[in-house]
Amino acid sequence: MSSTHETTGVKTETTSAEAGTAPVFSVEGLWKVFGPGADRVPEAADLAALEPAALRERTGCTAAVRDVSFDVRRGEVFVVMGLSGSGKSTLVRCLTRLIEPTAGSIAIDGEDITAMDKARLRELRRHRAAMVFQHFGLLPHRTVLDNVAYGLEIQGVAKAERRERAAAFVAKVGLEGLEDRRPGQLSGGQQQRVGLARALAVDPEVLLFDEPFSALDPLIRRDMQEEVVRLHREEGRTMVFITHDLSEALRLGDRIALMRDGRVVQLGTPEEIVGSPADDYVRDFVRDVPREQVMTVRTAMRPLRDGDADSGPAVAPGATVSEAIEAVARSGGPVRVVDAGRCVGVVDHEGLLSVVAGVGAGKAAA
Ligand SMILES: Nc1ncnc2c1ncn2[C@@H]1O[C@H](COP(=O)(O)OP(=O)(O)OP(=O)(O)O)[C@@H](O)[C@H]1O
Repeated sequence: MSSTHETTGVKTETTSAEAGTAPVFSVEGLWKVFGPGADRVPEAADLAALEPAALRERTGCTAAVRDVSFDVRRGEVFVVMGLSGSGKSTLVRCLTRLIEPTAGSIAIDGEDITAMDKARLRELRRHRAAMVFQHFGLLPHRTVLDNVAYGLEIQGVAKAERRERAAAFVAKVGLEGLEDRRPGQLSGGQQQRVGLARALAVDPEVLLFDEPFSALDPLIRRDMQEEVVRLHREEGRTMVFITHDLSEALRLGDRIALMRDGRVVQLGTPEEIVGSPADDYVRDFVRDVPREQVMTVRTAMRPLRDGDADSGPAVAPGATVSEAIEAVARSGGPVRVVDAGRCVGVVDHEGLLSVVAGVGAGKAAA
């Protein structure tokens, strides 16, 4: 455990996206409508406003993605979360036009994706935005090493170089020694690692994950989540991650887009979604989340007052409430909040309890 003068909880600071850089993906007014005469739905205000069941009844169409706008920032893990059928897969497939959007604009690094020709799209999917699927799509007759090298082979990288690069990524995902096995001789978790190594080997600007871990058992799933967090920390690669699992979203996401019936009902950090749900639907969704593990000291702290200690134990603003509870319990009194060597506030029993109880969260920091 840390000494009393050490600042705890700096880890959350390192995963946040770089501020101020241009977004990787920019999505504006995106629609995907399936069914007859789909094109007319986004254009006709009366149809666009219909709820899913009414739209289906009137037109036979399903609006899987309805007027969605967001940016994916460079270096962030952007999670798309929602229940089954909410439109997650359709939305993410539209990003590289694996599914053709019905309306709206999508750009990568400012380049209009809707205007790309076939060759440019192929290049986008191979080099810039690689997808890791739930069913890993491994080639059964190839070895682990050759599966990982496959993406490089498609890119036309020479054999010796691609084997060397593939071996490095096999090691990176913890599969050293298994290079010569075939997918059938691996567990589900190991196969998923091969899929991950294959996507990483082509060094894409963005990794898109479509529910990659939902077929894995809970312990292996947890392992893979940690693997993603580790890779993200090491490489800072931009990731878009689809999941229907709230705890997975909270664990991985820098920001989460929560979808319902094709719309994004809230887009925010895990702390914003849990601490300030946008509506009753979101509130209900996050009701059972252990708040102390998601909310941070930033929400729980109060300003400095006369008489507060100017030395002693400290926590970082990004430390979880759970970490701060431990620090306050150990010290027996309020603990300073220190950011870059400067004391920015204090956390005490009252502020921490308010956040855990879900009353007055945010007020304490005002
Ligand atoms: N090709 C298609 N034709 C018609 N409707 C479709 C098609 N693909 C998806 N849909 C519908 O669009 C909606 C969104 O589907 P989508 O697969 O994007 O949801 P999801 O959130 O990814 O669900 P899941 O978690 O079950 O994969 C659903 O109502 C689905 O039935």
